[in-house]
Amino acid sequence: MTYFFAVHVTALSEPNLLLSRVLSPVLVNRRNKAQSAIRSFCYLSAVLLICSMFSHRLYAQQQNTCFVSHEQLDDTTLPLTLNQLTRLPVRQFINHLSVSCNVNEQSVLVINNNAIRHANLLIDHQEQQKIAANKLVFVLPQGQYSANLILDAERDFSLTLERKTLPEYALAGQQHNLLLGMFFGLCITLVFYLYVMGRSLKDKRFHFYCYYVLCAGIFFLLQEGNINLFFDANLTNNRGLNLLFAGLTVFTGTIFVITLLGLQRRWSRFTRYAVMYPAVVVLGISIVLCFLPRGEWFTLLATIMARTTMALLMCSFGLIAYASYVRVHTARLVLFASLIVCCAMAFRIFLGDQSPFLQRYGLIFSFAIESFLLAIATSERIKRINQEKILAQAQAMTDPLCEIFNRRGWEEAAEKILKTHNTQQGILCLLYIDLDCFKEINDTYGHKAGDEVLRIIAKIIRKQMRDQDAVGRLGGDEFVALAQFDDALQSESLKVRVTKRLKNINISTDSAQIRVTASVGCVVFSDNETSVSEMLQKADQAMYTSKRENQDTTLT
Ligand SMILES: Nc1nc2c(ncn2[C@@H]2O[C@H](COP(=O)(O)OP(=O)(O)OP(=O)(O)O)[C@@H](O)[C@H]2O)c(=O)[nH]1
Repeated sequence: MTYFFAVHVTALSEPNLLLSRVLSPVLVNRRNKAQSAIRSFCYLSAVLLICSMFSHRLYAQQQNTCFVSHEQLDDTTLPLTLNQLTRLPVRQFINHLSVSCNVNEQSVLVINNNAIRHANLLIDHQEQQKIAANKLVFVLPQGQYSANLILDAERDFSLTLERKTLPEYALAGQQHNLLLGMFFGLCITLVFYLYVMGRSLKDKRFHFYCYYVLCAGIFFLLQEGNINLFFDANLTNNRGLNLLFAGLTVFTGTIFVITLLGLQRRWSRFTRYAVMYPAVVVLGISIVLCFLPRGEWFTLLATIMARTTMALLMCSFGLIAYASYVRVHTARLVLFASLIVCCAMAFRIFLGDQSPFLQRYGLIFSFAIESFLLAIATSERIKRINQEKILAQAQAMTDPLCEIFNRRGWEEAAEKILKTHNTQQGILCLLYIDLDCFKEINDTYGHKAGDEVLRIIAKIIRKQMRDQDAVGRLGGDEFVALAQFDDALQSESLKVRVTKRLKNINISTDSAQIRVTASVGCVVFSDNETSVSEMLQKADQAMYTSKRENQDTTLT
């Protein structure tokens, strides 16, 4: 046909040129008109010639194509155009598709769906070998032939077929493996890094993160079929195994988010019934499906699992959104990370045809970004929680009035000093300070003034000691201070200094000038001591002796 078209155009253009030559001397006055007409004819001929060549190419392309049709379903003959997705409805169980090709080069047929249990391609009753790849891939030879594609489908669905040339298929395969290699590399790095951090910080949130990313990574590995390159495809294409890791991903992801944001403590009922229990149900079903043979029960349970997962995801999403609304720390980052994955899922379902690349890799990329953001959220949250813990511990060991150690805090600090003393030797100096007649101060000037006195006395004692010494208030008007020295002279000088400083002090409060005196008991320990409480007892006795001396002096 193309030939006929080309010859016709040439035949049309040549007589016109001839005619122009013959008539030109006779029709001189019409020369210009004729010339322009001839020129137009020439242009037209050239255009038609180009068109004929183009139509020849189009025709050749039509020749170089394959068609697929479903033998059991009418009106399903569809072209298998190179690099274009062809969707064909298939029924549950065995489907016979006929593929007719007239192609001038080898190509591959990629079957892009994992709901196929088995597939065979027969050309002239000879079974074609599958290519070891992450999908079902058959080589379509060069030439004109008809082939039978036999598919065993798990359920009714729309099958996606794609025909590619061998070089294109090889390039796409390498790109795919490189991208997924990068993805798995990122997952493994994050898992190892956070696991090590979790071990050193002894925090289970890091471990839950690792389980989640690990399960999701294995799930994607099975889904994408890269594992088929190393293991038997029948083993790794196992749908039960896929579903088991899907269930594990949902379960570990849910537990991770709940623990990270502390949702079970804030909204315990809703978290338990709407999120935690459904996650356990999903995990349970996935374990059952891993061992259940294919059939009606399998399909029913898989549907229940899918619906429960959907409901669970919606509830979790709502909970995270509410947590970020009430400003739970890092909830916004978790929400943003989840939103990215949700967008990728929506894109895959509704707009997948817009960009085959994003349809293919969007979910994987979004999960990579999500795991990175969640790693940041986890470390940020743990940093905040540790800071709060340190603050709470400090508060539990501090006397709120005097801002020095309380009894518990002082005993802990004293134990540490005692331990150092027992290993390094030296002198321990323990001061036991009790205010004289403090009850009278309270009674005379009021509790507020009494508080002020206690605060100032604590400041004075703290000032006389070094940073490494333990200063505390045991309760009421009793203070203690423990210091470690190299020799006895230093401890003696401390005792003298403190006793002198706490004798007849004039304290000005908001309401009055108060005269305060304290009795100081000092004990020095040079040998190894067994306990802080024994040391305290001795210091207490020394303080009483000092108090009695003070009282006697006052009386005389
Ligand atoms: N303002 C104030 N008073 C306190 C506080 N804790 C205890 N007290 C009072 O301190 C007083 C201590 O009384 P005592 O143990 O008899 O001591 P004292 O009056 O100094 O008698 P001596 O120790 O024998 O000299 C009691 O009246 C307590 O109510 C406090 O935090 N603030």
